[in-house]
Amino acid sequence: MTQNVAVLGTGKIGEALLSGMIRAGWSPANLLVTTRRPERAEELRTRYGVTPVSNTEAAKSADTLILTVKPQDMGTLLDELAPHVPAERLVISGAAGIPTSFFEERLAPNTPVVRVMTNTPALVDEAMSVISPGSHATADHLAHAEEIFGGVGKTLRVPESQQDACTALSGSGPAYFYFLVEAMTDAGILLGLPRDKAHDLIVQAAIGAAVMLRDSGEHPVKLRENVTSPAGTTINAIRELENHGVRAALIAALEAARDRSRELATGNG
Ligand SMILES: NC(=O)C1=CN([C@@H]2O[C@H](COP(=O)(O)OP(=O)(O)OC[C@H]3O[C@@H](n4cnc5c(N)ncnc54)[C@H](O)[C@@H]3O)[C@@H](O)[C@H]2O)C=CC1
Ligand SMILES: O=C(O)[C@@H]1CCC=N1
Repeated sequence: MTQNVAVLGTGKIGEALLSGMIRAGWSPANLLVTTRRPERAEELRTRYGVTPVSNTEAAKSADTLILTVKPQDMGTLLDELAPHVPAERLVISGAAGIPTSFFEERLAPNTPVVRVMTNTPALVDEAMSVISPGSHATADHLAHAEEIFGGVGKTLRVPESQQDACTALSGSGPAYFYFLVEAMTDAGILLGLPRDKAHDLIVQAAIGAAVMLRDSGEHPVKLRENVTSPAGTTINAIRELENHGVRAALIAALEAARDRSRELATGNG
């Protein structure tokens, strides 16, 4: 049986997922979207051939609902949806912080809920999506969530207690790498390189390093040691990174992201 899937609150992450599902072979005829603004709905219809509907229509007619509004908007969305979601509908939340119990308390008894934290590389089919079941989600529900998110990258099942940490690592993770590229490009300017050349050099270094991290089977320490020649250039840079507490800064940064995810748990954060 063909399943209809609705993406409710199709912003950046919702669109990234939607585009990936179509690349993975989902028919736009089976995909519904909801938006706040009518112009945005038309944009999505034109771009992907999907059908914009209201939130209540989506709740009534889609087999799976994927909720991709901001955590702060989730309570309002659920108030609108709750009277219309039949108990057997699978509800997938893509929001940071909000636990599956938040949905279970507001939807019909026994509604299956799955919590997923994905990331923006879904746009290039390189997402990392971390998946946890709520109290009423079965193996089939998890498999269905994996089928959807597996189309845009890798998936990993984790206990829900690890979701806030995963949000800090892989959900927000791409932003840290973009920040590093931006900072290193500035360093290239300081060293006298034109900005476009500095950007290209750092991006290719990042891609090369990422592929080696994924494919070489080597530990990151070994890979870094292979770059670090005795009395060479790299060790001078590493000493500065250590002097400036970059390792401690990264640990503190990810801890702060994890803490913010916890704060968002009520949907009012
Ligand atoms: N941006 C990212 O890298 C990631 C975001 N997320 C999660 O995805 C969710 C969305 O984040 P973004 O896509 O960045 O935000 P966004 O602001 O681009 O998208 C949210 C969309 O929901 C719409 N919306 C809000 N209330 C609505 C309602 N009642 N009915 C219909 N549409 C409604 C907004 O108009 C907006 O277009 C958040 O919960 C966030 O925690 C998860 C992983 C990564
Ligand atoms: O910054 C945020 O709250 C969202 C969740 C993970 C990535 N972006």
